[in-house]
Amino acid sequence: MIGKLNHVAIAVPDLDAAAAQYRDTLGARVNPPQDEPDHGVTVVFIDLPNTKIELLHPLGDDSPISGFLAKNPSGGIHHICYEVDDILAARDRLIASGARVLGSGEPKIGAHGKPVLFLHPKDFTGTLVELEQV
Ligand SMILES: CC[C@@H](C(=O)O)C(=O)SCCNC(=O)CCNC(=O)[C@H](O)C(C)(C)COP(=O)(O)OP(=O)(O)OC[C@H]1O[C@@H](n2cnc3c(N)ncnc32)[C@H](O)[C@@H]1OP(=O)(O)O
Ligand SMILES: [Co+2]
Repeated sequence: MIGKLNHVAIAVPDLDAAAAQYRDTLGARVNPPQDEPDHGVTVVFIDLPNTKIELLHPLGDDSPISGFLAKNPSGGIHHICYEVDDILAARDRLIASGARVLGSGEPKIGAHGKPVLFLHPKDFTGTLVELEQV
């Protein structure tokens, strides 16, 4: 059901510092910051030859990543995103298998303009999983 690894997301306490480290120290291609108010985050995407890194920083008072950063003040890997062809079919199959889909259960439009859903980390070996329909 899952396809390519679309991105690995890293929550960071200082977005500018993290972006500069990927650009200047690691020599990666770093895109400009994007505010995603519907998701409560600001993101910076980093293009790698085989996938992307998504740097995440809280946006607004009710960010879903605030608790994670409080527990991991230096930052850390927050989620992985897999591509799927049909997000509603994937969701329904996952719910039938007992997995918890976060939020309303309806896909939201993600940072790439495509529908996304999140699956509870406790149902996937302690890893928050994002699905993106491509
Ligand atoms: C930009 C758009 C989009 C894209 O296109 O790429 C994005 O990526 S948006 C990214 C941000 N959005 C989300 O993360 C949405 C889904 N997340 C959530 O709904 C919440 O963050 C959460 C996963 C339900 C966690 O909520 P929180 O309030 O922080 O924690 P809880 O106390 O409810 O946590 C329960 C339990 O789970 C552990 N946990 C929390 N976050 C993670 C994580 N990222 N990875 C692994 N484990 C996580 C937390 O530690 C708790 O465990 P215990 O302490 O053992 O109870
Ligand atoms: Co993401």
